[in-house]
Amino acid sequence: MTRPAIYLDHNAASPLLPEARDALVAALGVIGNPSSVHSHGRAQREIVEAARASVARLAGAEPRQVVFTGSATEAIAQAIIAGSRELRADALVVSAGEHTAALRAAEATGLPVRIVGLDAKGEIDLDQLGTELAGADAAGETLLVALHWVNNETGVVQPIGRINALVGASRHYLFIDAVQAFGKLPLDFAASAPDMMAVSAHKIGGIAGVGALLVKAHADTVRLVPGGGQEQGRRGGTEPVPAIAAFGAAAEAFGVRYDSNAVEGLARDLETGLMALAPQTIVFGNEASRIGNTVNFAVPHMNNAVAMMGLDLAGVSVSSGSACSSGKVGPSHVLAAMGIDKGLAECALRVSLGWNSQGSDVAAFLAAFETVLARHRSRHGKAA
Ligand SMILES: Cc1ncc(COP(=O)(O)O)c(C=O)c1O
Repeated sequence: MTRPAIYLDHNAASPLLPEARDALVAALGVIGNPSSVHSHGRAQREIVEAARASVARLAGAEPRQVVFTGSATEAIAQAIIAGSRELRADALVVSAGEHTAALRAAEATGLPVRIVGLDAKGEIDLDQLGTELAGADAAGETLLVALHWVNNETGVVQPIGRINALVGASRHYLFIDAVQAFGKLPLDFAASAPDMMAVSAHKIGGIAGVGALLVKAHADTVRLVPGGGQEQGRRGGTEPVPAIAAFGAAAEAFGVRYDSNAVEGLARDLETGLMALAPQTIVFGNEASRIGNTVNFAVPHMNNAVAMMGLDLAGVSVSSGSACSSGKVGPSHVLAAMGIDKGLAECALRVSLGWNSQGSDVAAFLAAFETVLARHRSRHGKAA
């Protein structure tokens, strides 16, 4: 199989950073188990703790607040399933725009799940959140509020300052899915309101199979995987040292490699090019504050599965909806929550750029898209 020439799906997985690859390969040569007290074990432990310090630095956390997990999905499940149990939550509040990792975890708690909507811009409805908090206060209930910082589909940056102020000032608990914000926006876990936060390695140039839950001391009992006392008893299972080493190296290097102004410039060029090719293109979330790397758009009447196939044939990899739902091509729950009609949502394509994206990638995407568009116009005769 030939490798795709143009990769524009960084929100699904970022290409491995060279620094992370080097750290991975070096750690593969170190034998032992980090729990062992002998010198081999200690060498492994040193790698894990150095990586923990690096991840903590990028997250604005203290190293002891970082618990390595098998993925962000697992970290989210730990925060929501174990968190609601250990923190004695009576109900959960999630937004309609959460990643399925959070939505499914919330359902799995068996507790009442209250869903706060998104507005047409893609922002979480904070009035509704305020109403939920006030209602819980009146009923004497404790809530676990689980919200995301940056939406993986639209790139909308949620009003995190206001969320932190609102929930932080209450007696309820706050979990933030910071997977798409990590490395791209300044995180200050230790000094901000969230009780727990989830981040992932493979969105910042590490490898899939490792994530982290950031936890404050009062939530230290939040445990999902019991076992041999690893991660200070907060997550059982021998640590995947090479993957963690790569995570640490990526956390150190991502900020240097990822030039947010340059990436944003490329994304704006891409939007300008799209508008020139198809002036009726709709860019979702563009009235809200957006992370610079994500363009989620639709050309009305041009089905995304067909468009993606055309792009794929040209060697250009983009995503429709959420690529995390393993190959699923279907209407997005995020766009539905924004009130986008199903027909238009089925035309949505997500382009996400990253640390190694270049102007030539944008040009190649636009050239391939022009071909896809021409085929669509010749078949349907729609003024697409
Ligand atoms: C916002 C968000 N949360 C959670 C996840 C899940 O991360 P992981 O693949 O590490 O389980 C993703 C993956 O795309 C994501 O974008």
